[in-house]
Amino acid sequence: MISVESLTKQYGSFTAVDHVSFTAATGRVTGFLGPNGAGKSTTMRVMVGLTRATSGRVTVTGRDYRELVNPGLEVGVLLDASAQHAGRTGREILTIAQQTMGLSRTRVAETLARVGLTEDEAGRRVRDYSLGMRQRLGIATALIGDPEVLILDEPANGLDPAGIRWMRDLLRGFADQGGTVLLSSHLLHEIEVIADDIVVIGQGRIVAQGSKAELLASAGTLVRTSDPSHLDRLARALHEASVVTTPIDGGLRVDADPELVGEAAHRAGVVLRELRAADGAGLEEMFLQLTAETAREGAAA
Ligand SMILES: Nc1ncnc2c1ncn2[C@@H]1O[C@H](COP(=O)(O)OP(=O)(O)OP(=O)(O)O)[C@@H](O)[C@H]1O
Repeated sequence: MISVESLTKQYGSFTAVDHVSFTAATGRVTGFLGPNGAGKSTTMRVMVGLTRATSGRVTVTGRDYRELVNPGLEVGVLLDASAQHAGRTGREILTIAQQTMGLSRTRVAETLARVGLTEDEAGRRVRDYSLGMRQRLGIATALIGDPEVLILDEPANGLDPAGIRWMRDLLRGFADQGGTVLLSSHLLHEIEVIADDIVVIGQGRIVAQGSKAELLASAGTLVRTSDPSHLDRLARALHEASVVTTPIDGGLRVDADPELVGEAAHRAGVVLRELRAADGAGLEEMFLQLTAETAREGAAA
């Protein structure tokens, strides 16, 4: 488990992380989501002792990361896949990790196989790796010590769709065996397919957190009608029942569950073309709204 308690990080007078609190639970994949510059990397750097907190506390498996004697055996970390030594081969990098952590030599080949890097690829220099291969090598370095916790900053960066599916399966398997996974991304869809729990950060502050199911449920219902005048009638009926609606392309997003919306449509004599729980689209809308103040596009408008 990872526990972040009222973490604040200031750079001079600028507050990059502002009283952030959340936990990443054992057996779950927690997605840490936020727009560029929201404070995700800073929070993760504090977690692994690379940056000092101004105030607040982070514990990983109940302790401060800097207290861990052989941290790689407890926490696997991938913060920047391009920070690996470009002149070394993938196998050399993993061998150094294996020796530093005092692991058996067989772990190198086992871990290479686990992340899908071939013998041939492992013998190439990292400067000749694709971004996706660097990510796999970074994940291998994080996994080699068989840790309980994984902390991964933008691990899907550069992975193709098959690579993203591979990573999802790997992280799912890791969590199902009792591991804790925290991964960051500024891409909603990535987090949506991989995470069980989601923490949303904007401008250094937590703006939403909960299980993916809860957050998706709070995204409401999408409803469309073939006849636009029916949509207006439905919107009026819902407003009279104090239900909030937001116009979307050719329809409405309603802050209520589909059953209630279906009943309201029936009472108002409205024929529906589409009625469903708002999924990713709703979550994306929520994410953009929650982080609008911080988004460059929003700020510029
Ligand atoms: N060493 C530093 N000195 C001053 N400001 C910093 C420093 N490191 C980070 N910041 C600022 O803190 C804020 C948060 O940055 P951070 O890298 O944590 O964001 P992020 O959520 O990881 O963004 P991205 O998705 O773009 O990687 C940014 O405004 C950044 O410019």
